[in-house]
Amino acid sequence: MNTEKGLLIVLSGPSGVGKGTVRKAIFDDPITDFEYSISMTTRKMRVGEIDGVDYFFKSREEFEALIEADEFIEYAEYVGNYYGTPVQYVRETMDAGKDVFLEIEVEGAKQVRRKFPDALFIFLAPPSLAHLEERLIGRGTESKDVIAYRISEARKEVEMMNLYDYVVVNDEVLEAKRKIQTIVEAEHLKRERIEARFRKMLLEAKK
Ligand SMILES: Nc1nc2c(ncn2[C@@H]2O[C@H](COP(=O)(O)OP(=O)(O)O)[C@@H](O)[C@H]2O)c(=O)[nH]1
Ligand SMILES: Nc1ncnc2c1ncn2[C@@H]1O[C@H](COP(=O)(O)OP(=O)(O)O)[C@@H](O)[C@H]1O
Repeated sequence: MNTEKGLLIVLSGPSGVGKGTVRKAIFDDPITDFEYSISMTTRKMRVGEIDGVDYFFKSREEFEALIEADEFIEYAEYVGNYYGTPVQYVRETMDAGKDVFLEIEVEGAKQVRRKFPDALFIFLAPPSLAHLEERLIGRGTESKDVIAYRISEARKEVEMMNLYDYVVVNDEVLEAKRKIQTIVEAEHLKRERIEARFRKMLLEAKK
């Protein structure tokens, strides 16, 4: 275990659960000192989104060339569009000792689990599926068909909750934010304790 390297934090959960909202609350809080990894996507830019801030927006051809070049830690096709985490920023930031935060859907999170077994996996769950549908309708960014598809995907995704280290229910945004911050803090303390114990044992073994 190397506590000098930053921690990789993965926040996942069904679409519409509030990942983006909670992530924004986390990064709006000045006490947060982890870095957000901006994803790439082939989805169309929504009103108010900025290229290079919300996502790096790419064509399918560009995205597929980057897959070929092994430039992603993980990627997934979700509701007809690609989404992926560029590898370089994550590696450089973790190597510099800073924590990196990913907000990704569950298929991508599974791939990260395989590549970074040491990462911290947090599942954001809705208080209920009815809440989830309400939030997707309320956001008003998708058609009825897309919402129905996302709800059917969410049913399957919620079953994957037990593969995560923690489940945080997104009832109140600020409460969910606070819980995630506490989990990350606790994880650092745990890793430092394990490393200290390991060092002590090494010293003893040398005697
Ligand atoms: N696998 C993966 N999923 C991502 C990535 N970036 C965003 N997503 C997820 O893709 C899904 C769709 O995102 P988006 O189109 O922005 O819609 P919204 O999250 O429902 O507002 C969400 O579940 C995001 O968390 C990524 O880099 N990799
Ligand atoms: N705790 C919450 N209570 C009520 N509404 C919420 C909460 N968190 C998010 N929302 C709303 O739910 C909708 C979906 O949230 P969003 O962050 O876009 O989800 P995701 O990124 O997981 O797809 C948005 O309209 C958002 O304002």
